[in-house]
Amino acid sequence: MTNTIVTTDRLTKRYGEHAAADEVSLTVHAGEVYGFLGPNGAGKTTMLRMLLGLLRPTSGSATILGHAPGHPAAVAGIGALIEGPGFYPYLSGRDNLRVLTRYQGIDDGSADDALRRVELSSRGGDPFRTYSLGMKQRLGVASALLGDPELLILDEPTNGLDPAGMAEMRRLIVDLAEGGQTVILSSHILSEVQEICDRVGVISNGRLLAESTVSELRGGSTLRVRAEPVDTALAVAMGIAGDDAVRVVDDGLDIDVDVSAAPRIARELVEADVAIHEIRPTERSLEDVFFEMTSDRTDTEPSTDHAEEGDR
Ligand SMILES: Nc1ncnc2c1ncn2[C@@H]1O[C@H](COP(=O)(O)OP(=O)(O)OP(=O)(O)O)[C@@H](O)[C@H]1O
Repeated sequence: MTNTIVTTDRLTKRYGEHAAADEVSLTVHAGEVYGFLGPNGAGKTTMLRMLLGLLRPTSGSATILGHAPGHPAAVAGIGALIEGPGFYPYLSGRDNLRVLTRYQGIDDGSADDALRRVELSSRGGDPFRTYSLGMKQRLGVASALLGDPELLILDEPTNGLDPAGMAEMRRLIVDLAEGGQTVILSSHILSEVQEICDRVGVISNGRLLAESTVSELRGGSTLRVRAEPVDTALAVAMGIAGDDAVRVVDDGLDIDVDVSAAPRIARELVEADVAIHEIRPTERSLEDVFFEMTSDRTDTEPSTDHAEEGDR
């Protein structure tokens, strides 16, 4: 089996002048949880729909499970939860899944397997309408798991869930990934992506701003130094780490160096007669990184809702 599950090459979708996806080139590897991270309207759903073959790109190309999007062999290998799944309210969760297995021509038994994997077996016989939102969403994931697809595509799987439901869904996704499933999910929640994804593609205004592991994205480590006099400390720090690696912050200096440089910095500060109050490593959150990346794009409003238009 190839190690690359999805690649896109300058995949673009335009609506008139507006590019919902703008020359996006990304790669998803087998066995990883890949997070598509971006604010509402960034183009996440558009990208996922193109990967599924539900939306025709304006330009660019994609390969998914070795085929073009929409190719029957690709479709057979993907389970997707991309819009609120349409289930019959009066049918049980199990029977709803059986409707789908028959429609897809797969073994009825996979309905029970899928229920078990999302931990809904004990409520599988209850009508769908009696399910909590979290259970409904889990049944949606179960529907995507039917036939044990190689790749799961989940569009905002925790959207609308309460904190407990969100935590359950995240745990489920991590469990699925540990079981060997490749997962692509979209999210506008940074902490969620940080918690469950191996790699992340940051998308804003249709453009892929970065693609890397969460830790690469957060960058190397930074040392926070509180010392006096600040001027002398600054000169010492710049001498060690370079001018660009040192920033004056509210309560001291931030130095972009490996944590292992701390003893040397401490020694040289003391030799320069600087009084050290504190030296500690700090970590940038994904949130800091994200806002740094998008802050120079004035038309990006993380909380802005976009119109629900057209063929969604
Ligand atoms: N059919 C359409 N016609 C016109 N514009 C569209 C259409 N579908 C999406 N768009 C626009 O493309 C942009 C990207 O939308 P998309 O739904 O992919 O974003 P998203 O990141 O999934 O956001 P959300 O999480 O809010 O769904 C938005 O500006 C949206 O308004």
